[in-house]
Amino acid sequence: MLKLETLIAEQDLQRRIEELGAQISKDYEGKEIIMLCVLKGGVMFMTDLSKRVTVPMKMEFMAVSSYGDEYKSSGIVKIIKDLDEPIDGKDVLIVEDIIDSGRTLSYLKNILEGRNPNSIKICTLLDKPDQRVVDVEVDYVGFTIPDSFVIGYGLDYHQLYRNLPYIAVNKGE
Ligand SMILES: O=P(O)(O)OC[C@H]1O[C@H](OP(=O)(O)OP(=O)(O)O)[C@H](O)[C@@H]1O
Ligand code: HPA
Ligand SMILES: [Mg+2]
Repeated sequence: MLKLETLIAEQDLQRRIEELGAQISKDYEGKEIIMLCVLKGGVMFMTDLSKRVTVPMKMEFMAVSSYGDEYKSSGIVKIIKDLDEPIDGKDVLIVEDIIDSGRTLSYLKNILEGRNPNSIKICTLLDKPDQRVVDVEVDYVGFTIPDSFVIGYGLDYHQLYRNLPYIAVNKGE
């Protein structure tokens, strides 16, 4: 059984997302962005963040999975759904819920770089640096968190809890 404790409250999440949206809008002034949501975990963050971005933006979705239903990354990243359109010459902002080992994003960024975009940046809501196995350069971070398994706001445990409006940490077994 999971015993949940709030790590980041809904209000704090929303306040930080507003700040990130403002920063992104400033940094991309005069440009059009492709906001690329990494499914499924990135979905809540993508929807809230995109509402705070004021430059023209398109939404794209990719599904990659490395965790399955487990606590630990398998180390094997699979593309389950690819982009609908080419990204050559485009400014791509990858939107993720969490960087943990770094495997998912390093794999994804490598693949996308090969498709000749004008730029690729990464925006992650959560960064858990203690678990990093592969180095990834991250451009925007919502919160740096300690090394515990977190759920909510897109993040799951056995596919459950993604709908929590806050980030919780498991204090149970
Ligand atoms: O830095 P890493 O160790 O690679 O971990 C981070 C990734 O793992 C989770 O996705 P998961 O593969 O569990 O799929 P999901 O988004 O569908 O939950 C999370 O949403 C990130 O995409
Ligand atoms: N929680 C849920 N999913 C995850 C995590 C986590 O802490 N790290 C990577 N995927
Ligand atoms: Mg994910």
